[in-house]
Amino acid sequence: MSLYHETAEFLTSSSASGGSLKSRIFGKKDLKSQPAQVYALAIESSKWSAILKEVIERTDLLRLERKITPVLSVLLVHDLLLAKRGIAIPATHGLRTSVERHKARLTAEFTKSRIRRKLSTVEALKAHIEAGLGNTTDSSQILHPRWVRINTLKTTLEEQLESTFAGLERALTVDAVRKRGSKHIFIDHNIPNLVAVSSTTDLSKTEAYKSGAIIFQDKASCFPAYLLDPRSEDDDIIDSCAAPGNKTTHLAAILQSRQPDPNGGSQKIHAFERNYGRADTLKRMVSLAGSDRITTIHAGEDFLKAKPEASTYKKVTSLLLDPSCSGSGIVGRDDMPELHLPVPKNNTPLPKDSKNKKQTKVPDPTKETRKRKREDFNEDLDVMVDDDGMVTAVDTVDELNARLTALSKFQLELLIHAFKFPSARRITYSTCSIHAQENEQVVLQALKSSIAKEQGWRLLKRADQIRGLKEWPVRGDIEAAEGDAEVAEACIRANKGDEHGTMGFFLAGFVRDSNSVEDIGAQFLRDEHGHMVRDMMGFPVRAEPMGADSTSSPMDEAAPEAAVEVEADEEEEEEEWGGIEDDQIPETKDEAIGVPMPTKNKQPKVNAASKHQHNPQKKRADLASLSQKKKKRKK
Ligand SMILES: C[S@@+](CC[C@H](N)C(=O)[O-])C[C@H]1O[C@@H](n2cnc3c(N)ncnc32)[C@H](O)[C@@H]1O
Repeated sequence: MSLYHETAEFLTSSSASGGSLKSRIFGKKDLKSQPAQVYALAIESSKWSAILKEVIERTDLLRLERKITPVLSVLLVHDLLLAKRGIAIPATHGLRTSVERHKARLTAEFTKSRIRRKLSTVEALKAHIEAGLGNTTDSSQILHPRWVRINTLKTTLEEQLESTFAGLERALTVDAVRKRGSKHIFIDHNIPNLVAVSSTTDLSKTEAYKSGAIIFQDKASCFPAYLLDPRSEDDDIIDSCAAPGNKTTHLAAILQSRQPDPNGGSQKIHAFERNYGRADTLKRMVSLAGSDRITTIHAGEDFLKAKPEASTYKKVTSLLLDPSCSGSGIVGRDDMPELHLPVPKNNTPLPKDSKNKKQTKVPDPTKETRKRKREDFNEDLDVMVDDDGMVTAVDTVDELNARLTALSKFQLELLIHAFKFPSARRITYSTCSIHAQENEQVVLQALKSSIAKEQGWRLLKRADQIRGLKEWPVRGDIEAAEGDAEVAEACIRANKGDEHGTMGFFLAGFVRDSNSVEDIGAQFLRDEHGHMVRDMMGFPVRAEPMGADSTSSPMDEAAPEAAVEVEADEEEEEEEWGGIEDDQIPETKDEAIGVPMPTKNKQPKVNAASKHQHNPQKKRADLASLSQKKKKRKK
């Protein structure tokens, strides 16, 4: 019996409570069942869940057998109809008998489901499921894309296109990957090193996924680290609410990509996670992604208790705030299989021939306790599952408002606390909520706070945002921004279910007037990636001050032209040396958004496994050595 209950528990608990489904199952120490058995049951039942939902609903099983929860019904009916040995509990066990007594009707409905799909045999139905076509009767249904971030701490986009994604055809729009069974890959235009494939493409068994070279992360969830735009000349960063760690590791990857020396840089990311269980997940994620060196994990520490004036944080120049929120923008748990749960027909009387007359009264689930376990909720209910996995029944607008008020109070407190860090110059605030109360309203209140005014914090305007996000078309809600068009423009939104294929998300950036702290970074020239332009010696090139007639590097010997000269030189020499990849010498718009520029063969199709395994760290070292070579040659 524990097999079914334990599997149900994993399928119904939040992924935020411990990483991917697989890692949560295999990482659980006190599991009574075999982890492999639990994992297989969870995955297989989920694959079949749309069909099982139909079968269970049509047989009215949940109303007839009240002991069985929706998720348990999917697992038990799966094994009854599809497992070689049937339900894996003793024949006399109550759960087994309550399903088996409906075997004839369940089998008949299962056959009807197959026929509705115009499949002549069970084998044909199995093949249909394996092709990822099972969870719908409508094969044209638009799916949420599977967004995959290429973790540049471990690999490159080019390397992944040639290995993990070899054989997928390059798509020009995200639409192409939203079809079941699509064999396309879309390279994102806004976020570098982000791709999308069909959610029916199983990447979880790939080496790249297992080794942390690719990370499943919704496009919108990649916005904050990219907007924060950490640079090598900046100092430390705080990620205030870090687990499971997607944004922490994204920050680390951006930071590392901007270090001139792959092993250099003393910058740190302070990753706070107040929940110990989630902090463990964060540790695993940070280690898998290869960002341990850069990240200091503050496990079990509340960011609100961190003292801004403490010497540990005196070098903190940027903060990423991604606090707990209502989670109303979440499309589906990213690492979870798609699970369709049957809904009991609450209000229909039992059939006259029912043998279970005592069980006819199904309690109104909305009258049950306010907080319930995930497996208890039913799709007819209004429940709010926040992104920490907490489920709250919200039957009325007042209840929803009360929950949102509590969340927004905490979110504002967090933002105000972040404003107090003495060296901070940049802050991002994000939620995966669609509610203005947690988004634009928090931003407006934060801007009105006395600390924001005293410390000179203002919104990062759209015009000043990094290119991919400046170009992102979905902006804040003008009404929610109290009619202030500039505030609405500065805010970034992503809508669940629109043509961009993202989750619902909100993001705003705050910057502090540079006269309030010394803005060293602003004194230097940058390219369109935000990378500092360096001279031949590797020193940053100073930006030309307004009205000044000359520029100088810290060594007073290289003007911006020198940097241009180096780039031109490197291009000439590329063929001869052959060791630099495009991503080290970004020159074109396409490269800036992570599109590899095939130099010889511009095939849209991604194929041919790489002969040459790229090592981004080696490439950076190679680049440094090339600069040295050039320098010597010039002398
Ligand atoms: C929305 S999740 C963060 C997701 C994460 N940024 C990511 O992208 O993977 C919010 C997390 O912040 C943690 N948290 C909430 N309040 C906190 C606080 N005051 N200090 C530290 N962690 C906090 C929660 O436990 C939860 O794990």
